[in-house]
Formats: sequence, C-alpha cells, structure tokens
Amino acid sequence: MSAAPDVVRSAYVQLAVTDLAASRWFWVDMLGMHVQHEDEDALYLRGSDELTHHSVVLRAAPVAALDHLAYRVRTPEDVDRAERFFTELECPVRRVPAGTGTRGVGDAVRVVDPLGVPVEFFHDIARGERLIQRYDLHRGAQIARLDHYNICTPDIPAAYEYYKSLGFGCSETIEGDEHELYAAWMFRKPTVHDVALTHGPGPYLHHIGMATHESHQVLHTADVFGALGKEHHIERGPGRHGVSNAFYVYLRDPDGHRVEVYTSDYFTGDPDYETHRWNVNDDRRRDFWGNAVITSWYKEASPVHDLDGHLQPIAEGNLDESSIKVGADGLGIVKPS
Ligand SMILES: O=S(=O)(O)c1ccc(O)c(O)c1
Ligand SMILES: [Fe+2]
Repeated sequence: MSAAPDVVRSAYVQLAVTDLAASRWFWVDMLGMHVQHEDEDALYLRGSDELTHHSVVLRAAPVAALDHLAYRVRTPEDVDRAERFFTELECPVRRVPAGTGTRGVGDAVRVVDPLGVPVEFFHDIARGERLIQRYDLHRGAQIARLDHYNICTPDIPAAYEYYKSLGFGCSETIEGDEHELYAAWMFRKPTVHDVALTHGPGPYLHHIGMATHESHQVLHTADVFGALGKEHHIERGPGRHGVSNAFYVYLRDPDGHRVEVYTSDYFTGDPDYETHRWNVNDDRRRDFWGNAVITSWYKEASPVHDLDGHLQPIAEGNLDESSIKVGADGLGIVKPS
C-alpha cells in the first residue's frame, strides 16, 4: 500500500444550498463569517483566525447536500500521494488541476472515500487578509475557524481503521460494555478532532464544527437567535459536552445543514496521548450535565454527493442501539418516552 497523504487539518467544506441570500444571512450576518468572495453562484467564507481563502463554500444548487469535505495536506507531493493512495483503495478518484476546481484552491484531488464521503485533498490555496485583530470586523457568533466535521457511517470500526490508516489519532470514543464502538473522535491537528465518526445510517454529514474563542460567544449566539424570533434555528444546547469538554450550541442553517458553535476543547499533541473512553450508558458523555439529546440530532443529517453531484445511496447502521435510550449515540432507534 502506498504511503498515505500527510493531512494537516480539516480545512474547508463545500455545501450545496438552495437559497444563497438566506444562507448569507445565517453564515455571514448571524455567524459573523467574513466574505472572501461572492458571486451569483457561491459564497466563499472564512473565520477571523483563518489566513487561507475560505473554510466554508456555499454553492447555489436545487438540492441541499454536502458537495465535499476538504483536508489540507502538508506538501504538493501529498496531493500525488492522495491520488495513489485512493486509487489503490479502488475509490472513485478525480484530479482537479489548479484553476478548474474551487476558487482559491490550487491543484487538488477529489475522492469518494471508503465511507462514501466526498473528500478533497489539496495543498495550495490563496491567502486572505489577517483578520485576527480586526476586532472592528468581528460580529455575530464571532467564528474564529473551522474545527471539525462529524459524519454518520454505518460501520464505526471500519471507519476508525480507515482514518487510522490516514494517520489520524483518536482522542475519545464512546463504547459499549463489550467495547463495541459507537463513536470516535479522530485528529491530525493537536485538538480533539478534525473528524468525528457517529454510528448510524450513512454516509451523511452530521455537522460542521465551527470554533469560537470563548463560551460567552456561544451563549450570545443563542441569545441573538432568540431575540430575533429565529429560535427555531437552535437545535441543541447551549451546553457542555462530555466528550471533548467543549461548550457548544447546535444550529440548523436555512437548508437544515447542522452547524455547531464550539469552544474550549483541549490539546492532544503529545506522542503518548491516550484515548479517553466513555461508556455508552454514561449520560454525561454527550452532555456533561446529563441533559437529554433532542431526537432530531440523532435522526437528521445532510445527504452527500458523489463526484458528479448525485446523491449517494444510504446504508443502515450495523449496531443494534434499540437497548439504549435516547441520548445514547449514533442514530439509534428512539424508544417512545
Ligand atoms: O455530544 S458529544 O459530547 O459526543 C460531542 C463531542 C464533541 C463534538 O464536536 C460533538 O459534536 C459532540
Ligand atoms: Fe461537533
């Protein structure tokens, strides 16, 4: 097997959205992301800490879905490595030469990975103005940066092994009494995760985690949605996660794409970092204060495209979660209350 590409971090997401103006209100006016470029077809957005062209691309389309996730790799040669690695896995692979793909991004390769998720690997990307201390431009949720992706997949052990083969570490897991794996948080950058794997029917994009610097920004975000009578965009929280220890609120954008405003997780960069393991019956794992998790958080997620923009077929999860009450993990069967 050829060497895996050296992934640096989760870098940007491209979402298909059905109303660019409504999306602009949510992602720019409410979340406070900065517009790097916009035209009638798409918005290119980034957080205040981000020095590269964008971390979120919203593309006008008739159906809402994930176009692709994107990982930045360490060198241009790692784009070639990615092409070889996924070709050997017999995944759909497409080279996207500079200037033919996403605005601002150089030479890239797009694949449908073994989990059925469309993913781009790139190195070269245009730079943007340094906004870290442009406090005059920091607004809304004051999003600093893209932090992670959460994907729903029917076979967590297989997904875990796949991401391990890409060199990802594992910060935390949720496991059953017999150590069956319900969820795993995997990282390349030294924080809790670049990607989280959640058991259930898939492939789906469960959410995009966007980081702010402080928990008061999470609370303020919820207050502003409430003040505007837009509280229906708030799905879960604010609260404190067990896994990751982050403070969070989950929002749904106008198309239902789930966005987590997330802050205060922790460093995972030591070479001997050990995975922290939660039991699926510990009610503090998803919300450290034991608050139940709303059913929609388990049952709803964004469909994903293949490399030609067609929706991917969905496979059912392979773990029976019927014995676990709501607030467990994955997209479990919800027992009537
Ligand atoms: O709900 S969990 O505590 O499992 C959790 C932890 C970290 C996340 O980013 C997340 O979305 C969910
Ligand atoms: Fe998250």
